[in-house]
Parts: sequence; C-alpha cells; structure tokens
Amino acid sequence: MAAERINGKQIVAEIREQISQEVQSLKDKGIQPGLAVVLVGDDPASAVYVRNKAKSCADVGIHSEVYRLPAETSQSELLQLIGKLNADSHIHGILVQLPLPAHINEDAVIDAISPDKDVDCFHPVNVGNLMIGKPGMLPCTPAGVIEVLKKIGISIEGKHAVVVGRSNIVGKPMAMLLLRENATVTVCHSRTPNMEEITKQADILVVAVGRAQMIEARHIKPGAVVIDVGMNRLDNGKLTGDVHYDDAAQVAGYITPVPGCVGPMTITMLLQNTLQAAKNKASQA
Ligand SMILES: Nc1nc(=O)c2c([nH]1)NC[C@@H]1CN(c3ccc(C(=O)N[C@@H](CCC(=O)O)C(=O)O)cc3)C=[N+]21
Repeated sequence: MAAERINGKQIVAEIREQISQEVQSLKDKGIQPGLAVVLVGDDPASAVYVRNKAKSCADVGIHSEVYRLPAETSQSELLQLIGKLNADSHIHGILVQLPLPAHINEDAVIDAISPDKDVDCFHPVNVGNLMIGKPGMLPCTPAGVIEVLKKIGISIEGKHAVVVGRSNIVGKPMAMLLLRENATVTVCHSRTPNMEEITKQADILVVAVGRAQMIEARHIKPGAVVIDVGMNRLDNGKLTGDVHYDDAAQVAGYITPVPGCVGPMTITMLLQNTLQAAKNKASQA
C-alpha cells in the first residue's frame, strides 16, 4: 500500500489565511507586524530563502525589511545593526540568516537579539523557556512539524516518535516539542550504531540529518508517519530530502514531499511568530 502524500500547500494556505486575518485585525488597531531579515554575504541559496520570506510576509500583510550586508561585514557592524533593530518599534521580529561567515561568532550574534524579537527561537532565554515548558517563541521548523501532524489528524500522545538528527536548530527542539505533546521520544544521530532497529519502531519519524535520501523503506515501520526535514541540493540542481521518497512511500502511512511541505511550513511559522511578537508587544503597551 502506498503512503499518503501530505499536502503541504493546502496546510500552509489554511494557516496563512488565518494569519492574514489576525494581521488585518492588528492593523485595524494601528499596529503592523514587522520582520527584519539580515543576510551577510552572497550565498545564492540563502538569497532564495530570503526572497521567499519577504514575499510570504507581503502575502499576509506583514511589513518586512531585508538587510543585505557584504561578506566582509565585521561582527561589530552586525551587532550594531541588531542593536538598532532591537530598538526599532516597527520591527517585532529579527532573523539573522545562518550560517554566518566564519569571522563572525554566531553565538554572540544570537545573544544580541532581544529575546522578544527572536522569531527563530535561537536565543538561550527562549531555548531555556522551551526546555522548561514556559510559553514563548517556538522554533519554526519543529513547530511547523507539530502543526502538520495536527492538521492531518495524527494524535501524538503516547506514540513513539523518533528524531534522526540532534542539531540545535531542528533535532533537539523537535524532540522537546514532541515530548510536550506527550510522545515517547528517541533521538538518533551519527554515532547511533543500530539506527535502523530504532527508526523501525517509530510511529512518527522525523528526519533532519542533511544527508540526501539516507532513509529508505527498510528503516520504516509499516504505516508510520514520515516527516522529511532534509533539503539537499543535488548536482542536477534538484532539491531532495533526507528520505528516499519513492522507496519510503512503499511502507509509510503518510510522508511529506521535498520540496513542498516542511520548508513552506517553516516560513509560515516564522510569520506566526512575528505576528505573536507584535501581539505580545501590543498587549504590553
Ligand atoms: N536564522 C535562520 N533561520 C532559518 O529559518 C533559516 C536560516 N537561518 N538559514 C537557512 C535555513 C533554510 N531555511 C529554509 C526555509 C524554507 C525553505 C523553503 O521554503 N523551501 C521550499 C523550496 C525552495 C526551493 O525550491 O529552493 C520547499 O521546501 O518547498 C527552505 C529553506 C530556513 N533557514
């Protein structure tokens, strides 16, 4: 039996419609949510994401500003810009696109972003609040995965969720959000010797390792939900996930396509966080 392909476009459209309405009602009160995206250097892949983010903001009525800085920008110049954006009352969210050039210390940059405006949820204060279950900003990609599971009607509680990958951006916060939803969570990574044995136990399998098509049918429990966070550019220019889609789809119950699901959901959650940051500020005022 072939897996059901998760229709990311439809889920994204539904959530963005909701966001648009909420943005409009804030605008009616004289507040327009604003996002600043900062890009250092001229990596062409990064430039594409930044354009996608700006367009998505425009579609839902969020003001966005893109700062394109040359690759030689010094750390103190970047920190100065962040200081200015922290103080700017029209900006509710700040995203500094990672990775940064090697001469800039990423931790110093993330630490400089005001936690209230940290729409990536990378700041240690927000990561800490996530860990202890306090309300606050949620990391975009993991939050998007939870939304997808809910939208397709999967109950997470009591399920065995296996996360492959332990990055600070996806794997670790993903495990934390699944735990919040009362899943039993296992995290596998490059030093896990018996990975196939473990992934085969997953009711929900989330893959974020950055290795093209490494997860195959043999890794998957029949009927499992497979969420592919990977985004690998092949030599032919095509984008592919960490899951071998055609092979995995023979065994899985549900599977996300790459492109077309987790990427656009990540951007949608960024819009949601920017809206939330603006609402938080409005309620404090
Ligand atoms: N501070 C920071 N925050 C990020 O969220 C962040 C970052 N840095 N650095 C780079 C990565 C990458 N990322 C993507 C988001 C959406 C798509 C996306 O929408 N992809 C489309 C396809 C795009 C295409 O065709 O190239 C899809 O999957 O359907 C891709 C990549 C966010 N990132």
